[in-house]
Amino acid sequence: MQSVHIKEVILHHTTVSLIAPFTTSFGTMVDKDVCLVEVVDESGVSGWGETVTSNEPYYNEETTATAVYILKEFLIPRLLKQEISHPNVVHDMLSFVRRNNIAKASIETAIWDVFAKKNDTSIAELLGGTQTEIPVGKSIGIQDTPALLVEKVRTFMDEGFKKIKVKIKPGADLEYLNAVREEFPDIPLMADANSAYTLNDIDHLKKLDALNLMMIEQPLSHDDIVDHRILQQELTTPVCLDESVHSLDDARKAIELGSCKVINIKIGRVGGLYESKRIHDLCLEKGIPVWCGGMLETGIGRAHNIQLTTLKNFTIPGDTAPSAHYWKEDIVTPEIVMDHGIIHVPSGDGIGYEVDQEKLSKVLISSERITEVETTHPIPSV
Ligand SMILES: O=C(O)CCC(=O)C1=CC=C[C@@H](O)[C@@H]1C(=O)O
Ligand SMILES: [Mg+2]
Repeated sequence: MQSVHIKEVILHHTTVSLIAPFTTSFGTMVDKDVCLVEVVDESGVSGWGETVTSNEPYYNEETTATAVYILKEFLIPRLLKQEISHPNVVHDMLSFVRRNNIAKASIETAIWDVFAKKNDTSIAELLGGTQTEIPVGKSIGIQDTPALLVEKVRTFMDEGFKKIKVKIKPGADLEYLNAVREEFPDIPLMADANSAYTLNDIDHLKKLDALNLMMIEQPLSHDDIVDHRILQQELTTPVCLDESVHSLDDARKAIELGSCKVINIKIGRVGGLYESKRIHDLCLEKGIPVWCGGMLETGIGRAHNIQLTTLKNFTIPGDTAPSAHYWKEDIVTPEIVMDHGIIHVPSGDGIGYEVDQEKLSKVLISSERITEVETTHPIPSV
């Protein structure tokens, strides 16, 4: 296969507005700055990635501003003008930088895209993905009342979604979930706590077991694996880890300890597609089902999620709702749509969607073209 030789990287700084506020246990998001990373190969072929951070460091330690800084000062200087034989090598090339996984993923995924396009194939093909239809779930933020949540669930079930994820926090959990269950006793339902609880809440969380949830996502601290083991031993509801799993090693430790029975794989959180596939493959080997979480991405990040979800152990619908559920106008063409709860995997090369320059221009603040290494920091060359 043809290598990638990065001639330049263009950082497209944008600000996008969700069509509705999205509330979790750590805050509410409406607008967010997104840096779209365009990697241009010597041949002129471009690949695209995006920073899936938000403007505040409330999900993990990164923000869009920190991701841009790490990209400009460390990651781009390491990759510019380099011969990249396969996107799989980028993970190790960037390992000299600690964590900062969303920054790393924003350029690693762009390299997967440009490499796939240069070799006339899709990212799904390169990863070994076989699924051609992706069942879709819907993530619903915390609502003002249980009745409002019930109506949101009704709307989305009527649209055909295959899974409903409800954000919860203390004071907005059992009453809300019970209201949903009373109205919809059998729908595939899960809850995401975004680390809103502690082991002091075990007796309260055990009440979730009466609700027949698919899973409870990230109930405890964002960087914990040990306490989740203690909680999982007390619950019949499967624990799903999101924020706690930053790498293949974290996934291995969580599985070995019995800290979870499901893992939410997010390309940004684990540093890219290479690590996502490694975690997927470990979970397949250990009998742990996975699904693809969302980070309120634009169509570029959403397209990468779809490519990843073609892998066989993605057996649970992900948070990959169509573009229209997030943006008045998405920046990819065609927009990502759903057909009776299914997204059909596109047949095109790379991410399978094109970036619409005219739509991009409407959210673009500025673009930075980086053609030379400009950092003052020492950057390893091997
Ligand atoms: O993109 C989607 O639809 C899922 C959004 C979502 O649930 C989340 C986005 C970003 C961080 C978190 O708040 C939350 C999650 O934990 O999955
Ligand atoms: Mg989550």
